[in-house]
Amino acid sequence: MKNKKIHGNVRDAALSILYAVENKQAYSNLLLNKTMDSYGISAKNKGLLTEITYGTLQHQMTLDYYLKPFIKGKIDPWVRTLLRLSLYQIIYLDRIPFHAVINEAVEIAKLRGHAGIGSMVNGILRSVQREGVRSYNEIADPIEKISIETSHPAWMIKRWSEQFGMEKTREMALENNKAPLQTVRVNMAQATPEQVIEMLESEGLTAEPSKIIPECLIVSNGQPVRSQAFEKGFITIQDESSMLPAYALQVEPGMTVLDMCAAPGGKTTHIAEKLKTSGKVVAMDLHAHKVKLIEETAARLGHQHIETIVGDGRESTERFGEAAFDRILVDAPCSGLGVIKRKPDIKYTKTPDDFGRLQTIQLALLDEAAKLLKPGGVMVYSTCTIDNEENRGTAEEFMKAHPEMEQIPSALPPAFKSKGQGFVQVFPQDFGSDGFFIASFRKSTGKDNAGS
Ligand SMILES: C[S@@+](CC[C@H](N)C(=O)[O-])C[C@H]1O[C@@H](n2cnc3c(N)ncnc32)[C@H](O)[C@@H]1O
Repeated sequence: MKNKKIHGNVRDAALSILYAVENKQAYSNLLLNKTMDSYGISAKNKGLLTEITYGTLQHQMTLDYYLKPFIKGKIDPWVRTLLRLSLYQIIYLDRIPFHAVINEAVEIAKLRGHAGIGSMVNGILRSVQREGVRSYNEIADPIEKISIETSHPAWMIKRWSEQFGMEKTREMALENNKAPLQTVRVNMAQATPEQVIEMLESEGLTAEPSKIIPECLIVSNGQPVRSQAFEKGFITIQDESSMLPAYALQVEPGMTVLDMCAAPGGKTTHIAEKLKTSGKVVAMDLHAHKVKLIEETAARLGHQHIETIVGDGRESTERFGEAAFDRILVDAPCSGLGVIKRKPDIKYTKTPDDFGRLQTIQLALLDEAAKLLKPGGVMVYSTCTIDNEENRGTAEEFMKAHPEMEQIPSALPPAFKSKGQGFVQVFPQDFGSDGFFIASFRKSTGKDNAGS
């Protein structure tokens, strides 16, 4: 692909993002804003660029299935990407006329390649226009069919259907292709949800209270990150599921809390809000540049009770000594299959080998946390993934190795309580929030069985 970008052009900008993502040069969510600036995309077209980029990624395998009968021989990967994003607009965005999509694609193909590629793109898209695309209902194998229908790799659909059943898997995969909800957490130390709703609405945004978490608002019609409420430290952008661990920890003022995998600090700052005016949360992360993000957010929100540390959670007893914390959160690095809605690239980059590797890291972090926890203290293990080996499997392995740790029901807001007392697995289709897992444990005081 020639390095000839078309300034201000939404489709060319989408092509350059998708091409970089495919070549593993960057993640789509990080690249999108950068590309909007470097291409000078107008405010009015930013939404369209986001829609085409994410939509094409979300439906990539379905689009390839549709395109396959029309592509004869080998084509350059960037031309395939251009065809995908063109077909995405034709199939999923009914407001863009066929001929406009084809004309744009041909112009880009000529400029980025040459006239021959332009006429090939023209030929393929015109054939699609004439003949229509085949249906995935033709696929006999049920796993393969859901895989193509929802554009998730077959191994992932197979794995989920073995763990959760076919129906739940299809529901989840369809949900993953929807736009994520925008939610914010109100900094209750600074404002009430009602005050924040008023502030956001005065700037033209729409906000409504969540039905599950009192400090959570669901926002639409704008970007809360650009609002006055954000600038003044009254809100944090956070998914609703990610607000659960601070509840499960049962934090009380005056406690000393360790957030072992803390960056960028969404849960650290929530814990700090629950500490109110006394106590401390130690926010640790392996990467210095990420710890900076925690510090920036803590400063914006005006939190005084956060201490940040760059370090490896797996080696932290030496630093703090045993039994140093009342509460510990291990919001572990994970495979992220619960956040596919926000990061569709995850579908194509993860492999089945990732789960075992991540379990090893997670167990090492949990082992260390068990040493650091005071007797009677509570620790929470959470991930934003959907996989039984990684979530439940890790929690069970941990319990086997730690008879001093008792699994306890997670202390979640009432709407969650009805969902059972054991491990908590939130599916993306449950509340429209991220897929998430929580397990809570209490450390024995050594006196628990006294007298028996
Ligand atoms: C799921 S993210 C944490 C999100 C964070 N709790 C929040 O709510 O904003 C996992 C974090 O673990 C960090 N991490 C990975 N390995 C680690 C280790 N051995 N010790 C400490 N942090 C680690 C990563 O850098 C990453 O920031």
